[in-house]
Amino acid sequence: MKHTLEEMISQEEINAKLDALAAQINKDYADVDNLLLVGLLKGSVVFMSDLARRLDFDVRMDFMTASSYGGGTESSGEVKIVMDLANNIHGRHVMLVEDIIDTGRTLSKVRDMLMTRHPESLKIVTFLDKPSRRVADVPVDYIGMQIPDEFVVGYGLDYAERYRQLPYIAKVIPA
Ligand SMILES: O=P(O)(O)OC[C@H]1O[C@H](OP(=O)(O)OP(=O)(O)O)[C@H](O)[C@@H]1O
Ligand SMILES: Nc1nc2[nH]cnc2c(=O)[nH]1
Repeated sequence: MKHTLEEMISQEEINAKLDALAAQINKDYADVDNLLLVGLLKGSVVFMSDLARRLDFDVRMDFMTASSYGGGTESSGEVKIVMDLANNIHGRHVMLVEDIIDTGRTLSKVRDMLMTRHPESLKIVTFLDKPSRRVADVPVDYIGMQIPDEFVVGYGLDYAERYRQLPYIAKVIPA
């Protein structure tokens, strides 16, 4: 589809939100040892690396892949776990890291699955949240920014695998 991009969230705004999120997490986890950050590939990679470097305690990292978007802008509704974690999370403090929560289906499914493994704690952080699109209820502990119902790219988010590397977040405008 022919389209153009329009900047929605600048690099400076992203950095300010990251600082605020990290400050809150540093405070809340001051007494917690051994946090495991679990990134949902691929979108969360950029956010997770920026967030982790703002944390003032040691973290471990792991990744999983859950897929529901067929390469365009509409979710298929069905969430598949394509790649599972390398770590056993039983008894661990876990933080699920997402780039965006839209319908909530991905995180809801992943969260339910991880809870059956009995982590010591499980929290969720997302950089972007589109609350108006929510279908599945999922408790989100930390949110960088809420955005309206627009399809966005950049800062890890793709449109048919493009634009993940953009340092800012942009709206996709059909031409
Ligand atoms: O709340 P939902 O409606 O479930 O949508 C959010 C999910 O969609 C995107 O992932 P996608 O499946 O596009 O994979 P990607 O991370 O590789 O881009 C995004 O990274 C979230 O994981
Ligand atoms: N790239 C991208 N992926 C999404 N998955 C759910 N919502 C979005 C969005 O706005 N942009």
